[in-house]
Amino acid sequence: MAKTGGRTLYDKIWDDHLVDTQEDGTSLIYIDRHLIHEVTSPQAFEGLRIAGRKVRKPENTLAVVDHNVPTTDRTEGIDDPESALQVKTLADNCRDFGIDYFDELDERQGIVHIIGPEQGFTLPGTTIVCGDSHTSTHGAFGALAHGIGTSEVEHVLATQTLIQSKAKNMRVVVDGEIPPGVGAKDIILGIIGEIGTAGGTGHVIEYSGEAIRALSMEGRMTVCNMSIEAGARAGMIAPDERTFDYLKGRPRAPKGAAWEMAMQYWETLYSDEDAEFDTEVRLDAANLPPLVTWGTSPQDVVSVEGRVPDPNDLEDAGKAAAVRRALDYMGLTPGTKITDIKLDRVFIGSCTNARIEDLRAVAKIVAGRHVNENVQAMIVPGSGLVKAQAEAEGLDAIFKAAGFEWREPGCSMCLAMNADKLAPGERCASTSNRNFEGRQGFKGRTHLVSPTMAAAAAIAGHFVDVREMTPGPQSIAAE
Ligand SMILES: CC(C)[C@H](C(=O)O)[C@@H](O)C(=O)O
Ligand code: SF4
Repeated sequence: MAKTGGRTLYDKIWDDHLVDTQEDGTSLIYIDRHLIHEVTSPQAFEGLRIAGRKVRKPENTLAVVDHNVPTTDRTEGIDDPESALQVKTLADNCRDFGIDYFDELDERQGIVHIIGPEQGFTLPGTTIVCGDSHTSTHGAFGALAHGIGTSEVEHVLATQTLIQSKAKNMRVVVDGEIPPGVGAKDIILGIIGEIGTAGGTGHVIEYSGEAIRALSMEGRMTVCNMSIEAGARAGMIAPDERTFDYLKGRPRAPKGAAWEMAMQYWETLYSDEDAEFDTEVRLDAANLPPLVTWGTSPQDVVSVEGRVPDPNDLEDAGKAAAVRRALDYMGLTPGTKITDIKLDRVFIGSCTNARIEDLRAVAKIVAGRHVNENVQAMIVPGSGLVKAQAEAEGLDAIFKAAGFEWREPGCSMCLAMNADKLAPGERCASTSNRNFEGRQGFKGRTHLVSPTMAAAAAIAGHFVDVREMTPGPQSIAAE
């Protein structure tokens, strides 16, 4: 049942896509856009084949390879037989079922959550799903976007609908002016640090407030990306001029009269003044420092000025034991200053932070400087188009001169599903979104940070407060 009073952005998009609701609330919603990648789609296509079904609307699905692909030169093919098979399977499935597919040599290829917005496939007011938890990224455009499982991928392919129950509404208001050296990544880490990884459970989060409005589309994507780490089903931000400017002229965005019609609808996409949220949280961006995770959960955040926590300070025995275990895994001593933590690796990439704005910010810090001799650092652009743009701006030259590896697009070391991995015990400053045990490689140690914090750490060989770091001596070239 549609609400009679004020409605939230989530309520509006939900109502506009509702096909049917049962008495117990189980609903069928229409899905506008479906993204697929090589990891969660093979069994879905297999299911269709077995049942003798077709894809209901192939033009509403877009496929790309990202998780398995190597980030080294791919022009001669993929050496690893397992990756090669996974990639070939997706290519074959897309050919057989008539789905548009960006292969590993296509300039439009990249991480699924980066290419959707880039192509204008991601649009305000749409429902978007993908067999991938970070589908929440697309919510930055005022879309209702969430991850689904492989059997649901099959259901969406076959019917263009999804069975869902409506989630609760949560509003996260981020006010205040974002200080220099602090960015979207710190905002979302700050939120997760505050509400915890279960804080958003059962909810769709809408991010609002002055600081969110001030963010670029790239920054908004960073925030929405990690909604899933906050436990939420999805995260979203009401579209505004910035959203429309970003989308205008993109290959799959509406054109001409269709654009005008779309705009009329998009301008209605905001939470009404009198809309009620089940849960509300506030954060003041003005007081936010650059953040670093010290443990094995995204909620284990601490200011760069802080220290590794001491489990003995905790009264709750269960919590103390969890901290002890995390510190043991991370190889950290309680009380260590964050800026004294030395790094072996730096990874700048992933669907959280591998867009052009991220790379520009990194270039500013590293231009004319050099990666510390004890650190191996890599930069993996989120897509072929991001890579081309960075190269057109000369950023790759800055990175390479500074000693960074400059790779081909893909998920890379965000998760250990391809050749890019941490060795056991290695410590990494990473711009990705998950720091679970083994996430970046068996016994690998991950500290989640913003792109500029990662860049500064690569140069220094340990964490540094990026607010105290001047732009690189050659940063004019990066302007
Ligand atoms: C492989 C895929 C299913 C997975 C996800 O759903 O998120 C991956 O993208 C991740 O980030 O862990
Ligand atoms: S970059 Fe990381 S988080 Fe994003 S889709 Fe790939 S593996 Fe998942």
